[in-house]
Amino acid sequence: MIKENENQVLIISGESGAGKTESTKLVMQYLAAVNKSGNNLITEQILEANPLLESFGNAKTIRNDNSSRFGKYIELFFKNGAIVGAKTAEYLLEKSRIVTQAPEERNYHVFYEMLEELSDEQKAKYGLQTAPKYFYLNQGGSALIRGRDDADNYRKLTAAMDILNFERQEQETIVKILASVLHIGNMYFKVIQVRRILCY
Ligand SMILES: Nc1ncnc2c1ncn2[C@@H]1O[C@H](COP(=O)(O)OP(=O)(O)OP(=O)(O)O)[C@@H](O)[C@H]1O
Repeated sequence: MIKENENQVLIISGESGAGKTESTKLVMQYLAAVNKSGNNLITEQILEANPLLESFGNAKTIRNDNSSRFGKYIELFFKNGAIVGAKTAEYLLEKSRIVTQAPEERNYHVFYEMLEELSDEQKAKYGLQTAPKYFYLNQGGSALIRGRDDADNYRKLTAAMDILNFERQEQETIVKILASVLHIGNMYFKVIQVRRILCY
């Protein structure tokens, strides 16, 4: 890129579980590591976008415990060979997973991570319970993933949000929205018959 002064593109493709997500992380880590002359905060922010995207866009499937349920197009911008910024576009997020999951699969990681890490006090504030209590989280019958620490990943998510300059209030709003989704999933509607008697 520096020698030819031309843009370059890397296409990482393969079936689910092939290693695209892990390879992308390695490529990004490599580019950040060799970017000695660049701005450290920018490279840190670029790397920290990853835990954020994974919590909200990855889930356990029968093929991959950390399957990306969306496509990513990442642009890295260089000036004189140093990274000066990045832009990530996501597309085709599997939205149906929010309301339904196949056996042995999970909803997006963020819900389980939040319920594992929030204090009892915070959970009480939003009326939250444990993952198996929620219809949107218990359909797959697989709330825990062996070898995956949901609580620790929630701490990494909030650390990433801090580095990416999410205000405390914005983070709180995100928790409220996630809690609302879980509560909506536990609402049941009953069909009742009403006989109307009209009196004239
Ligand atoms: N370079 C690697 N080193 C070690 N383990 C790896 C590597 N690449 C992949 N794996 C293992 O394979 C699993 C699946 O990899 P990954 O999540 O990157 O697949 P993917 O192609 O992105 O799948 P999906 O399309 O479902 O998102 C990882 O969780 C990890 O266990």
